[in-house]
Amino acid sequence: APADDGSSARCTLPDGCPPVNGSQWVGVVSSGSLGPVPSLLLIGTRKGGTTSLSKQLLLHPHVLAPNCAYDRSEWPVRAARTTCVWDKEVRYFSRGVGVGLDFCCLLGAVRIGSPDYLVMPPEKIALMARSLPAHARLVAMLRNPADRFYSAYNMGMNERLGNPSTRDEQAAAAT
Ligand SMILES: Nc1ncnc2c1ncn2[C@@H]1O[C@H](COP(=O)(O)OS(=O)(=O)O)[C@@H](OP(=O)(O)O)[C@H]1O
Repeated sequence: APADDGSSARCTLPDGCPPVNGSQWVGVVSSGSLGPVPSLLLIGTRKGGTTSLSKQLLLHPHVLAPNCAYDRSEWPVRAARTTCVWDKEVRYFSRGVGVGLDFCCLLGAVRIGSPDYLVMPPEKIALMARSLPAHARLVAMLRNPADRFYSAYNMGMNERLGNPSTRDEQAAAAT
């Protein structure tokens, strides 16, 4: 977990973490003395279109996805189910601190997409502020509230009924 003094922004990648090419992406990717740090965070909103934005950002060769290939057998059940479940939603600051998710490994990513960062309590926001470099950029994808709510309602109902909830899942189920 990142130290409270913010020095975590200077940690180096441990073995097994994805390499960082050291390139600049719109001036927000740091390399060199600070070490690679997550500098582009997709923070929201849920059902706001973050998946499509994330996919489009990842088409850029200098944007890397987080590495979520962790052995989580020792993690608390809730954290294992909800933290870094796929490479868009890491949720490190909202749910992953202290569970064994290696912040330094995530530094291999320049992007952490986690819609629930938009609604975190103040202490978690403070931890994120201390841990990230000053040049980090937070991207909040907003959407017409009624459309967003209806989309979230549909997802919730589909989950409750055991139906595929995303268009990707629906397409996979239809094949
Ligand atoms: N550019 C743009 N503008 C507005 N809305 C968009 C956009 N791209 C995707 N979408 C719609 O966003 C819904 C999925 O949002 P998310 O990917 O954020 O969902 S999730 O929170 O990660 O589950 C999903 O909404 P619904 O289809 O209504 O469920 C997508 O169709």
